[in-house]
Amino acid sequence: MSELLNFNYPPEPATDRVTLFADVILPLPLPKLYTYRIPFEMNDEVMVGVRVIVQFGGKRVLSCIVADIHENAPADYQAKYILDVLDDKPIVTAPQLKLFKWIADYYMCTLGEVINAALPAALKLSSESRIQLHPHYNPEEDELILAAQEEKIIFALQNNQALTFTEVSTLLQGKPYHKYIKSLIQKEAIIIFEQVSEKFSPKVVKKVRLTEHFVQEEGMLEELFNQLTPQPKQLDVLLNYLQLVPVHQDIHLNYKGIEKGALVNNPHLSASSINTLIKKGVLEQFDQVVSRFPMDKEPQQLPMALSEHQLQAKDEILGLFKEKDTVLLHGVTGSGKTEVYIDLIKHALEGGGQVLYLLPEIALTAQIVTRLMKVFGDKLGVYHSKFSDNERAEVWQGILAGRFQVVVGVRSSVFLPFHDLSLVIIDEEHEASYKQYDPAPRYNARETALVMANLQGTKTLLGSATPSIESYYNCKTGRWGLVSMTKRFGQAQLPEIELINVRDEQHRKNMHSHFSGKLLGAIEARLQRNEQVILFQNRRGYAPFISCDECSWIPKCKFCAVSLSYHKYNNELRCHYCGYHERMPHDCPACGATSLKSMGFGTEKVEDELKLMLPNAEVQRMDLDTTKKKNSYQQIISDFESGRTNVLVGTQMVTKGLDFENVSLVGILNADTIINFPDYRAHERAYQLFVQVSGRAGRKSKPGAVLIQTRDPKQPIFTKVSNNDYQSLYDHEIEERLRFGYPPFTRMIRLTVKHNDEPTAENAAIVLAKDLTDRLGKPQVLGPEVPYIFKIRNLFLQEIHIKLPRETTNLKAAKHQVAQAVFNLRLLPDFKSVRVVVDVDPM
Ligand SMILES: Nc1ncnc2c1ncn2[C@@H]1O[C@H](COP(=O)(O)OP(=O)(O)OP(=O)(O)O)[C@@H](O)[C@H]1O
Ligand SMILES: [Zn+2]
Repeated sequence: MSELLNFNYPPEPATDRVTLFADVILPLPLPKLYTYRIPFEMNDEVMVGVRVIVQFGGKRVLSCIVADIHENAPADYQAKYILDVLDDKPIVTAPQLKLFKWIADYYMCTLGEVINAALPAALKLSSESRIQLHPHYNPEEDELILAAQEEKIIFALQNNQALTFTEVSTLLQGKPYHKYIKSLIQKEAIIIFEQVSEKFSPKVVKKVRLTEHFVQEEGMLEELFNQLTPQPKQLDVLLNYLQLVPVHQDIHLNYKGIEKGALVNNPHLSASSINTLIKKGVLEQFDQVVSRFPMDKEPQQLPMALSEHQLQAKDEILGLFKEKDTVLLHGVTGSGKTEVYIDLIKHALEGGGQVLYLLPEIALTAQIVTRLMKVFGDKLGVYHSKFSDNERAEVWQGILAGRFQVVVGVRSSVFLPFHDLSLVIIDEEHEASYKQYDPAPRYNARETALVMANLQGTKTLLGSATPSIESYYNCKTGRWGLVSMTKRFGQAQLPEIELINVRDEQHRKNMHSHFSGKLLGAIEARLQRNEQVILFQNRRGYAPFISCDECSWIPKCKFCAVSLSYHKYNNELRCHYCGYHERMPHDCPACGATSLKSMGFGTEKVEDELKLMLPNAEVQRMDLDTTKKKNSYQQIISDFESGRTNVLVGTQMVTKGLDFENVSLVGILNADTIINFPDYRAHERAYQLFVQVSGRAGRKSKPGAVLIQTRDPKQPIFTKVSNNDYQSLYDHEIEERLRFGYPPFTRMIRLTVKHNDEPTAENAAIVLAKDLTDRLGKPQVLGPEVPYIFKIRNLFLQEIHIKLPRETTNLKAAKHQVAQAVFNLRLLPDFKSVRVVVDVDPM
């Protein structure tokens, strides 16, 4: 692309033209926007939302987004010129810019961080440092004293226009090269520049067609046949082409040609004859840019006819939309919420505009996309992180161009360039995975989507079988509308839930490793009836830790305060926080005994043991470790759908939204770790998880059963789960939240102070907490506290929680105080290198 050597841009200003400035968002965590001057001849090209290239700092060249255009020169610095404009139309829309600003303000991060997260990598530009000869330096004439290595570089530059640093390194056979580059710059023999290159590459296919005159001119084709008769292999190619592209029926067909691969991959044709025909000019080869997504895909079927309950729910939703912007659909698992969404999407599209359908997890997209694709064909776009950069850029561009009208996506699809939304659907709205933990922006896609809908004046429908306490509260207070579906679709019933007391079973010697006899028997019975089973365990890997039987040694991560998990398939110990891994030792490094034992169990062990206990069952596992490849989710799900596998073992990935008609048993192997989690949301989470995973059983004609293994069956949560009693969960939780001052009655901000020196982290946290208390008042600030996992990636952690009463706090002012306190902390000499992570509405 453009090589930008001349940074001293200013063309002489023509007096009668307006001097314009552009505020740009650089893809860097900078607190402010930077202002650049627009060269006159670019006045018409620079628009809000286009990408421009600017020089930033020393010699860095970056692409950035224009956020504003005005006539005010910056007061405290001389504005540099914009170097180039990359787009002829905005790639970021005006409503998007508004939303990005809201995200930056609300989640207390910079616009640069938002842009960085928002733009698919393929729409960002990369710049790579290169060197070239100084324009005023002539190696033939100017006499400079150069070291041998410097001469080598200059010689290479005389033959090549420019060299990357990597190339210089190769040239000097890997020796350190920076000092030579520095010295050559000082001697004014070379300059550094940045080459900016665009990464998005359209997908191109090689095609062939008959050269025009064989088709256009009378008799040419017959003559060609005669000519080729002595070369039967070439004649075969021609005949094959004509079979695929019957130009004798319609000469216009030739123009489109066919993919070259269609001929080359035909085993009956000779590849060299194809190439000979191209060389002779009989066939013509050309490139065509194609979409990475199927085009011309007509909808295959009409949406399903809604049942009476579904129709009623739909009418209620549309009725409530007349008064309210937001409605929550609370429908039990399997009540057919998805079909209601599909109907509403159709309805929304008829009025024009775009629809966003948010899902919390990629695992869920596979099934939903299939369902939606049938109804909406190629109007449907899909957006998630298992897509390549180029595919994501294509979805982005496709939305701008109006090609995709319905987009199904996970969290990051709230960043897409919608400009004409007519409906937003947030499925499984209670899911914590809508929240991004790291890095900034630490946003919640549910809240962000609600704000987006609001900015575009459109309606939002949230749906869940187990709504979040906050959302249900919004309905109770009348802010949102509420619609309920209490029955499963058709004849299906909610499953029977039974608790298994693991303590008792152990007593009776009725536990086979981690399986109770009852659970094993139930699985076997299902397999005999050719039905399917889902088993849920909340940990991946083989075992959460190992321990020496003799000396009780437990291997820990070198960088984090956690034990290493054992993964059997590659015989590794692995940290689930930082990724550190090492080989599983043969004997105990502490005492030398050969008695290392795995403790606890994860999904890998469940899968392993089940295969031993039930050798005839086909068992598959779905967790982070088995879904790394692009299509692995789809593969696992379709294997299970088709009945190739009988048992699906998994982490929370198997718990939500999935729809398998043949599953009649769900087993929860260890309910206790989920309930006893130290967090004010633990109860709510446990309820949601148990009800959701149970909800996978008995969704169609087969009655479903759920077996929950626990050491403490008296926990009140189990009664609520068994009775599907959301109301009593809500009543209990909302009272606790009110009593202890948790959301929705307060808003929370969590500050995590990080440093590699433990006392420094502790002292910084004390100083910060004191300053925050002075600014916000004592009851608002909790901590500092050492979190449960006190060290991650070699950084010691301290947490401060801020609780801001929802009704009385001026949120903006409070956040400003928090930002000031963090800023001031870093000014103190002792705490310069302390990191403070601010998380608004932590989950
Ligand atoms: N109108 C309909 N006609 C035929 N089948 C339907 C209809 N509505 C729903 N179903 C079927 O009922 C099953 C459950 O529906 P769906 O998956 O939409 O439930 P859901 O409410 O989204 O459940 P969950 O909360 O568990 O995700 C699906 O297999 C679906 O195909
Ligand atoms: Zn670690």
